[in-house]
Parts: sequence; structure tokens; C-alpha cells
Amino acid sequence: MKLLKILLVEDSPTDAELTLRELKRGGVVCDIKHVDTEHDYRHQLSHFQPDIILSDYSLPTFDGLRALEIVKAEQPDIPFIFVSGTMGEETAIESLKQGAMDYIIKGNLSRLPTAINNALDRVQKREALKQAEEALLLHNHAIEVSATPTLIVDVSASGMPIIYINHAFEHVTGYSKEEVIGRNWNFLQGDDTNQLELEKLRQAIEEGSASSAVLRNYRKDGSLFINELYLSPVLTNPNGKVQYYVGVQNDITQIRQYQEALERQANYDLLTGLANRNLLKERIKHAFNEGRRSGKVFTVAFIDIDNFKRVNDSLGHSIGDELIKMVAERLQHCVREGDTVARVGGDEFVMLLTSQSSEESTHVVLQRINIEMGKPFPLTKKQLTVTCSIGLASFPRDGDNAETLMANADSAMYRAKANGRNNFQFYAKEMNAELGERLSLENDLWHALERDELILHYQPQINMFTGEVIGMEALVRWQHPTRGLIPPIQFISIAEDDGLIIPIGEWVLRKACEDNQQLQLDGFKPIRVAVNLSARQLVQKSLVRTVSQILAQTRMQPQYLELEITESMIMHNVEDSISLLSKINKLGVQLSLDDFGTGYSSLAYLKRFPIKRLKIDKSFIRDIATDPNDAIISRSIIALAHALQVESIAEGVETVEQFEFLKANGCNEVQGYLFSKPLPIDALRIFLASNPVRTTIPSAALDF
Ligand SMILES: Nc1nc2c(ncn2[C@@H]2O[C@H](COP(=O)(O)O[C@H]3[C@@H](O)[C@H](n4cnc5c(=O)[nH]c(N)nc54)O[C@@H]3COP(=O)(O)O)[C@@H](O)[C@H]2O)c(=O)[nH]1
Repeated sequence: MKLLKILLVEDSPTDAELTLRELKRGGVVCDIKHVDTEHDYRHQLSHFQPDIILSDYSLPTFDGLRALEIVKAEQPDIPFIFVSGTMGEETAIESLKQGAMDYIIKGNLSRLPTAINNALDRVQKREALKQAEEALLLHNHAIEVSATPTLIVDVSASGMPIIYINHAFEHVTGYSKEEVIGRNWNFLQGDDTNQLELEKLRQAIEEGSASSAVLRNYRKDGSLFINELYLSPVLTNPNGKVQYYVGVQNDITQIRQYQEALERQANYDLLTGLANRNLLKERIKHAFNEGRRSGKVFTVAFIDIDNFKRVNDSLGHSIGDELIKMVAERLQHCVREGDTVARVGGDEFVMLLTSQSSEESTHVVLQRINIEMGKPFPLTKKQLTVTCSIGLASFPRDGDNAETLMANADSAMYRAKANGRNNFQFYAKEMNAELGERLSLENDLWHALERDELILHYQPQINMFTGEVIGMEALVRWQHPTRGLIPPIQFISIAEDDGLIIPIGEWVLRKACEDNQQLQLDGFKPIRVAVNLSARQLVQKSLVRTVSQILAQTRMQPQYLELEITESMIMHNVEDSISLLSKINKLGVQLSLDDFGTGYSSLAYLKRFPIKRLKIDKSFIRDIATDPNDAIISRSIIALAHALQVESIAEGVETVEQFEFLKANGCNEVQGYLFSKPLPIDALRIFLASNPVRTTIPSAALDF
């Protein structure tokens, strides 16, 4: 039992003793301090800290009302009971009004223990009421200042009105209390009421249970915010039905956006927004399941932008990226809903055509691609044109699993590339063997230089009117240890694709200069040597320095070196090309435009290039004597060369008729089997030594 601390204000020791005895009798275990002056009273009040005060009404130097006044002012929670022999009824009532809890007449002290218990009980209850009030205030305040939007809904009233919202709710939604109180709790969904999760909440309210849902809500300004709403039932009415629900909203807009961004990153290509390899894999898996279940045919198309590296190297990566984005957009326009366009590598796209039921409908897509890609891309001052190579494989004909189908579409794409690019190929069984062949060649090519397997052949170039050999074209060959002599047509494009063309091209340049210089040192009449440059060499920043170093190292005079470039290599970035070619020209090196007539040349630009000669492509020469179109083109190129005050050279001259035609039309130089095939250096020496070419070409040419 707790020891009760009693402060007794009493001047009569006898009465004090009587009080103590009565307390003991009543079973009150207590510690009593007895005072009879104000001074002692104040002292014990603060030092003794009594649980209750029993006070006489009138004392010689002090009085009970004063004692009550002091305690109410200083420690109002301590219960105060008057114990008096003289207190009249009126005074007693007055003392109760002033805050005393009870009064006991000394003649009836037996009531004292009960009065003390009642007083303490009341104090305790008052304390507990007070604490509850404080807690309520605290909770209200906590909800009010909480950063989590909270609302209370009266679900028993018609229309289920909101009866409370906190400040965070106002802040997040933009609605004020006045605008919200009384409205149905789902007004935040606006017109977007067709949300599956809403049904969950309705059901929970029906059952009187708790629930949560992710909802699309709209702020007062109309902007969307996604929230996770937790609804909990509070207070049940006398019928046993839940009357109120408290709802707590977590704004998860940012989490959702983050999740969506992660999902996008995992499934979509960041540059183009197209599906990435991951998502494509999923869609193909799905297409296979569907195909196996319903027998539905579908097609996979591998699409590769031709010579994309060239665009990237010459125009820079940002233009390259822009091009990829535009291609992606155009490809997306070529397919139907249900098809997938994915970007799976730098310039590699894959289409999964599930809505095409036949090869004919796939052809329609191919036609659309052709039209879309045929339109110029407005990326540079001069619009850029690109082509693409496409390989296609269909389920179930070309593969009954994803790996096989993809590999076969890839093989078909390589075939399209090998066929000169800018075309499409449907997969055929033999293509895999071809692809294997290409990969093996590609692998061997990496070692060709270090194993010294490349060689140069030289094809003489003849002055049309003097019959003299005035130059030779260096043409590379690959002396493969097991496959024999491989012509450039079979490995130059591979070398261009994987970048090997840079070291190979440099080797060709050096070797051609060395051989030509050696011929001169050996006493042969100096002639120029023409070396083919690839597009990738041309965009190398170090090209001018490389050419100049090789000339210095081989000691060959620059006027004996000619670099052959094609129209397409310089026309898509004219200003840079003019600047580069001018630098090469300043070295004293000659420049010729190879395959002239097969590409697109702007005459306005042509004038600005420091070109020494135009080389008429052999495709025009072949039927020059029989096909009027070829004759006209060749004649026009020669005339153009005259107008531009540059020379013309015809390649692929095989017959006397061709030769005669070219001579009659004023072509300056010729090159072709009529005079000589490309020769190894030793054979060339013999050719040059015998110098069999005469001005009377027809009979002389036929002599060897
Ligand atoms: N970037 C580099 N490209 C090179 C290099 N060496 C060659 N090449 C390119 O490969 C293409 C094929 O060359 P090649 O098989 O050597 O064919 C050349 C001649 O042999 C052939 N030619 C010559 N005269 C005739 C003829 O009378 N008839 C006939 N049918 N063919 C003939 O023409 C090719 C020369 O073409 P061109 O270069 O356009 O003058 C070829 O395109 C080369 O460019 C290299 O080192 N680097």
C-alpha cells in the first residue's frame, strides 16, 4: 500500500492526535506533517510534497481559507479537506466553491478516511480525464501537422461525405477544407472513375474492413498524382456498423515515375524510345507461344543502315544519333499496331512482324521501308541519303526457336550486304554456310597484315595518244595460306566494316610508294601510281599527315602519287571534303574521281574540288560500242572533264572498239585488259621493260 503523505494544518495538539488516531483506525497508512503557521505551511508544501491537505478552519495566526488560497495558487492538484469544529454550513459551502474537496466536522471524524479516499479518487479521475484531453489534442494536432494527407469520411451518411481533411491534404490536392468537406470522398478521381482498384475500396467499405488501393487522383489544377490510399474503419455506431473511415494517402507519383523510368530503361532503347533487345526477346517468346498454339506465321526482319560508320566518322556522333532517331521514327511508321520495332545495336534494328500473315504482306512493309528510307534526311546543309540492308526469316519455315530464327534473319541480312547493300533478302538454307564463310574470312583477315599475306598488283595506265605507260593502279590482293589468292571484292568490305581498312589502306599506300620509288631507282621512266582510298580512310583526321610521312619515308616525289576517291565519299560533306582534298593537293599529290558517273555529283561542287582526272566507270565502257546510253554517258563525262579542265581516264577497256570510241571522243588515258590485267610487281617490270604499247594501239595491243 502506498504511504500517503498528509499535511495537517492544526493548532491544537489534541485535535491533531485525534485526527491521527482516526486515520489509523480507518486503515490509512500515512506520513503526517503537522503545521500551524503560514511559514511552516509554505515550507512543507514545497519540501514535503503532500498528497493531501487536512486543515482546521481557524487558527490563532493562520486560517484555513488562506491555506486553501495558497495551495490553489501554487499546487492546485493537491486535494484539500477542511477538518473543523467551528465551521458553519455557509462557510463550508463557500470553502467548497473556493476549491476544497470536502469538509469534516471534528465531532464526526470517523468520516475522514472515506472523505480522503473520495478526494484522492476524484483527483485521480480528474487527472485521467485531463490526460485524455491532452492526448486528443496531441493526436488532432499531429494529424493536422502531419505531412501525410489524411481524411475522415462518414460512411454512414448519405453520399459518404468527407468530414475532415488535414493541412497536408489541402497542400497536396490544392483544395481547401471548405471546398472538400461534405463532398463524396472519390471526387479526386474526376472523370477517371474507371479504375479497377476503386472496386476494392467500395467492397471494403461494404464489409466494414480495412483496405488499400493505388489510385490516379487529380489535383485542383488538373495535374495527376498517383497515391496509395489506406482506408481504415473507425468507430462503430450502435447498430454495429462502421460509421467513419480514416484515409491516409501516400503520394507515390515520384516512386511510380521512378519505377516506370526503370522499366523503360530495362525494356526500351533510351536514344530512340524503341523496344530494346530485352523487350524484343519477350515479344519474340510471346510470338512463338502464339505461333505454336494457333499456327500463326510471323517474320523477323534484321535491318542495318548501310555505311552508318561512315556517317558517324565523317559527320560526328551527334549527327549519327540524330540519324538513328529519324530512322527509328520512320521504321515505326512502316509497321502496324501489334508489330514491334526494336533497336538492338548502334545502327541495327529488328522488326517483329506478327500482324503480317503472308510473304506478300511482308513485302508491303518492305516497300514502305523503301519509301521511308528513300526520303532524304534533313541533317546536314545538304540532305543526307541513306540505304539499308534487310534480312528476313519467318516462323515456322526458317526456324522453330528464337535463336535459330534470329540467326537466320542475321544471315539473310549479311547476304543483303554482300549483294551490294540497299536490298533485302529472305533467308535461304545456304546462307548460313555463306555467313560462316564470311566470319571465318573476317577472323583470318585480322592476321593477314602481321603474317604478310597481302600483296599488290599493278595495272598499267596508258596515254591514249602517245601510247606510253604513264601510270599504274595499285590493287590489293590477299594471298591466303589455304584459300589461295583472294580478290579485294571479297575482303575490302569486311575490312571496312570492322575498321581493318585503316591499317590495310596505310600498308597499301606505303607499299605502292616503295615499289614505285624502287622502279625509278632501277632506271624505269618515272610514272605515277594510283592508290584507292576507302571512305573510312578519308575521314581519318590523320590522313594528310600519314600521306606526307609515307612520301617522306619512301622518298617518292608527291607528283607520282595519285589518290583515287569516289563521288559518294566526298559529296555528303562537301565543305570538309574540299578542305581535306585541298590539303592533300597542297602536298603535290594528284586526286582522281573513281567510278565516275555511278554516283551523285553536283557540278557546282565538282568545280571546287582540286581533282586532276575523272575516271569513267567500267560499267559504262563495257557496252560503249553497242549501247547508245553508255556511249552518251561516256561522251558526256569526257566533255565534262574538258569543261572542268581536268583529264579523263577510262577503266575496263577490253576491246579495240571501246578504245577507238574513247580515242575518237577525246578521252586522255585508258586502263584495261586490252593492255594488261593487274600484274604482280615482277611481271609489271617485264611489261614496262618491253614497253609494247604503241600509238597504233589496235594491232600493238593485240600483240601481248
Ligand atoms: N580501298 C581499296 N580498294 C581497293 C584496293 N584494291 C582494290 N580495291 C577495290 O577493289 C575493287 C576490285 O578491284 P579488283 O578486283 O582489283 O578489280 C580492279 C581491276 O582488276 C578491274 N579491271 C581493270 N581492267 C579491267 C577490265 O578490262 N575488265 C574488267 N572486267 N575488270 C577490269 O577493275 C578494278 C579496278 O577498279 P577501280 O578501282 O574502280 O579502278 C575495286 O573497286 C577497287 O577499287 C585497295 O588497296 N584499297
